[in-house]
Amino acid sequence: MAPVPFNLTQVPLYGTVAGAVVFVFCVVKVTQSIRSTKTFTLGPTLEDRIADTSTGWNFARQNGCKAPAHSVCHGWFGINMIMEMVNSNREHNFTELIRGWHSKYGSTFTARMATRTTIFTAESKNIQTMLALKFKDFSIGPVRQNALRPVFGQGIFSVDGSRWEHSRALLRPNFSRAQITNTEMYENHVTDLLEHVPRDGSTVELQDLFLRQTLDTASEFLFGESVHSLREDNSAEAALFATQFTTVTDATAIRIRMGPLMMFFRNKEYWASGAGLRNYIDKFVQKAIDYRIAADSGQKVDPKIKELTDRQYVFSHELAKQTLDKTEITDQLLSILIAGRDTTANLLSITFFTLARRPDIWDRLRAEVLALGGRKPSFEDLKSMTYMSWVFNESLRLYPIVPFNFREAINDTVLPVGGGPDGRSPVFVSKGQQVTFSVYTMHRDPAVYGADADEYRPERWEKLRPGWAYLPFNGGPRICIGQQFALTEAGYTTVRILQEFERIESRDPNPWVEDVKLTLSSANGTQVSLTPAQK
Ligand code: HEM
Repeated sequence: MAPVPFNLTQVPLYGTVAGAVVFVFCVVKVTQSIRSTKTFTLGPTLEDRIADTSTGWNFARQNGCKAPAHSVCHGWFGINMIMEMVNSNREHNFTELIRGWHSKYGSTFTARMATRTTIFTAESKNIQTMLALKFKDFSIGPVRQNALRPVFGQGIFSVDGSRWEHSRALLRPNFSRAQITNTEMYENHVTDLLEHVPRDGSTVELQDLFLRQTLDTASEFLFGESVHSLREDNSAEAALFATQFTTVTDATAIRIRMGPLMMFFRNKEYWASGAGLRNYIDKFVQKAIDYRIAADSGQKVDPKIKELTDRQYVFSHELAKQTLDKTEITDQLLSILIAGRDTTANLLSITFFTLARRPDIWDRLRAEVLALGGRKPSFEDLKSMTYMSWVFNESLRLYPIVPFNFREAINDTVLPVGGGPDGRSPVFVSKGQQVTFSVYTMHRDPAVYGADADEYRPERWEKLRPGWAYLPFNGGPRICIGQQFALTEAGYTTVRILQEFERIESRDPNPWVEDVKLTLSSANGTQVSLTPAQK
């Protein structure tokens, strides 16, 4: 078995024992706190505590902090609020539930969530403060770290502080323009995708095809060998990798949602799939390390690998130039895969979901594509396609792939707005407090996007410059490292499909139904029919 951060097979046993201990602890604590708050109030309000000179809240006072206008608690200890979230996820209206809370309680409010009081915000100034201006005051928090760590180890997506700085410095150069703008990298996999699209007008589900395509492209970029999940003749091992990847992604989303109750997570398939993924990657990582050791010491190198790495950029081999730590390379490769695979596929499926219902947008986009005269697009071609960039902007605005996110305060700190009855005063965030931010709500704010904020209208991007009120890729030091990669792959795929097909029709009578796991996607996929272009 590949080396993993710790022995996965032992985790259920430790988990059970630890779970039992924590369960008993929780029952005692909850019982105590229910007894101590017989009337089920929230205790002293933030205003009371700020005004109370004996509590040492000088910091909040000095910064002019005021409590948000609404501090809410649905049911005992906010249990109802947690249940509303769980149910809305099942009922496919999670994004609108949170948006509804914001329209009822304001852009910033606090909410009791079991043992904690969480700040909810959809204010661009607060989000900018957390992600950039006071970056060092916030971490991704233990929930995300613990949810990811068993499979993704110390990869960039699950670490904070100096470990994150190290990961970012290691990975950043690999996403430079030269590495990801070679559009040939995308062509083989788009060709495989096109083979699956029927030419007789029958229905095709594009979302699944996009997921397979982005896995195939990413695996080739990362390991030097594609999983080829779009090909019938792919190896059983590679097919298993694709299935295991989906199992781990979905289970990781559940683990994040369980938060402090994560230790009760029981899913044998998750642990087995996590070990399987690392095992699969192991051979590529070992090859890269062996090759690097041989090359650096002037020994004979594997000619096939030499030919491959001379011809194309292979991430695992580039990482091996910087570290020979097998666990670290595996952690980073898997982390990039989880960050980059579903995200790009979902952008494509959401865009085609919309195009199938909006012939006006399809026609304008296709006119831009046809101006290429049928040639396969270069990176420069893609960059020059203004209307396509507006279409992607609009897809990512209305359906941000990461609709919510959260950070945890490392120190006592302050967010600039959201406090007081008018919401203009700063808000105090205590050390350890979680701040949840809704990019989805912010992206639909009529104050920024106008009265038609809910409408899909690419043309709005002709003049719109929303700054921090538009954050599909996050901002600040942890901004998405793969943004250019994603937009190049999505653009290339879109152009090639529009070159091959002249018309698209929706074959799904339902309106948009969301599915929020780690990312936002369409619950019913993207069912369409495509009419081949006359050549
Ligand atoms: C439409 C496609 C994509 C969207 C919307 C997207 C969005 C995001 C967002 C919102 C974050 C910040 C997460 C956080 O800090 O909490 C992020 C981080 C990240 N993304 Fe993307 N992403 C996309 C595609 C990709 C691709 C294709 C790759 C790689 C091939 C990638 C690699 C990463 C990595 C490594 C991080 C972590 C950066 C760090 O923590 O420093 N992403 N992405």
